[in-house]
Amino acid sequence: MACASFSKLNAPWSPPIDQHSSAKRLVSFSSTRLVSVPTRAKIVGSPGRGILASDESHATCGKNLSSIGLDNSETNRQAYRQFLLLVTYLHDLSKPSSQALAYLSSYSTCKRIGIAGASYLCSPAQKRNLVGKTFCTVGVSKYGENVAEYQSHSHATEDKVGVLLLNLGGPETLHDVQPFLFNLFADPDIIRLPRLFRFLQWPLAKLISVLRAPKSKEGYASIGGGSPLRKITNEQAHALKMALEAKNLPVNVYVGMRYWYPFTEEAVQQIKRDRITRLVVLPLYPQFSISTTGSSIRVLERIFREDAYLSRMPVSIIRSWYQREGYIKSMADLIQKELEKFSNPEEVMIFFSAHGVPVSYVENAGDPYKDQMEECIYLIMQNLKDRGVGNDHTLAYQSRVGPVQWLKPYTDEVLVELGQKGVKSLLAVPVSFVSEHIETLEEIDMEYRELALESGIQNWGRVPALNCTSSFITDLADAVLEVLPAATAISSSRKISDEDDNDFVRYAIKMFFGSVLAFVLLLSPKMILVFKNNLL
Ligand SMILES: C=CC1=C(C)c2cc3[nH]c(cc4nc(cc5[nH]c(cc1n2)c(C)c5CCC(=O)O)C(CCC(=O)O)=C4C)c(C)c3C=C
Ligand SMILES: [Fe+2]
Repeated sequence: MACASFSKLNAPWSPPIDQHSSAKRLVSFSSTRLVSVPTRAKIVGSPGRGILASDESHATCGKNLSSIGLDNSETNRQAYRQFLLLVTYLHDLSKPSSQALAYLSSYSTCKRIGIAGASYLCSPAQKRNLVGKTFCTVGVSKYGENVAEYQSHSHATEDKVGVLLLNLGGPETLHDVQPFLFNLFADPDIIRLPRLFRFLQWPLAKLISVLRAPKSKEGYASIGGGSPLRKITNEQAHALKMALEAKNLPVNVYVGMRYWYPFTEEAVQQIKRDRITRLVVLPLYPQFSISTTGSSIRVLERIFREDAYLSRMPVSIIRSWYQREGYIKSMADLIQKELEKFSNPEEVMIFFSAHGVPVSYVENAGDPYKDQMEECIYLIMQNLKDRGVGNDHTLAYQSRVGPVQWLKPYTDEVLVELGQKGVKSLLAVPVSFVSEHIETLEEIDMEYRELALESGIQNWGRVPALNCTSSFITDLADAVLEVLPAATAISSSRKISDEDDNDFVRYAIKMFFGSVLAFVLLLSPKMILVFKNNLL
């Protein structure tokens, strides 16, 4: 491998160029209201955890560097350590390096440097304290541990504030299923092809979506013929608007879905039409994954950079919020309430089931999803323990698709094992979603319940998704209030994406060769068998 120099990556990480007056020179950061100091201290002090990776050994640095294609040279190690100290979104101080790697891999790999730097990077004026809170020293408003109300500041009168909720989207009718699946599989953050094979993305998406559609349709048919995600997300948007207005902040709340209506692009056009002047982006995924929040943010960055009005708009992006006390408490409340429905609550196994991602996301691309999921479960269980609820618990991953390895253990396998081991009562907790959808209503409530009962588990319960639970919505409102003052423009004249298909000739060539290949693949009985075995 040619010697890659980390310094090549340094330029976009420099503190953002001041676009505005110094009073407005703010940088945004992820959700800042973290767990309490004692809880944080417990986490960083527990075995295998730590405060910063800036003191990582050469070997660990080398492993991390090589995962993003860089050599383990002294210069690269130094630059990497400096980088760890600079990136604001490393609010998970127990695993900073994996988050940094995710950041690097998903946004500024050697091939595609240049991100919404201004939105993610620290200015020299920022300092981080040891409980993982990033303070902005050039702010226009102050916010403490428990912000309850919007603090009026110099911008308040001119500002028209928007909140953009990001979600995945789901087919509303059975007719929508195949095109929805096409959109999903056409996303390079869902099927990550090597650059050389990117021209296959669309034909492959077509092939997989056609083959997968019958199975997906069955699932959607069993939950009433479509996904409830749009309706629930709209309700959450309305509830959030009310909660923010109650806290003295009038806002417009928008919903932008990644793979179905209302698409993110539509929401952004509406934001522009409404002349919003300050925006908070809030993905409805508590934990960050390249495949969910990462993918949606990538779309947003592209749209914003290409538009003069949007590229100047101050934006704050909340990249993950799984550690927020309000969210953790809301989850613990729901669990405690469901446990009480069992005749023997203390004997119930709490079974967290999270949506999986392919292992390569975590191991090669540095997706922080698994680390964040584990910390999230730890925090929920800590919260329950503090209330005297000390049940056994376990975490497994569901919803795998395709022939590659996904995060383990798999939900279906663990359920069978638990049944065989004699577990009699089990409470399933969907943990990566905040709304009911096909994976809770069909996969957990039908498939996994049946499997569990067949495996010897006698008492089955399931914690509902948070949906519009008021403590949860209030916490989201607080998250918005906290990051709002730090909004800053996603402005860059840089052409961001090497995947932009602006060039018609390139596009036509890609489509031609892609279609020929897809045709050949479709005619190959062996390929059909491989796909069928893994998708149907
Ligand atoms: C944290 C949440 C999610 C992660 C991570 C995620 C990754 C991921 N998903 C697929 C493939 C499919 N996902 C599908 C639907 C779907 N997935 C999520 C959430 C996460 N996905 C949601 C909220 C939904 C929508 C559900 C609805 O009600 O409509 C589907 C379609 C359903 C099906 O056929 O099973 C597929 C396929 C991959 C490949 C992936 C990571 C790479
Ligand atoms: Fe999914």
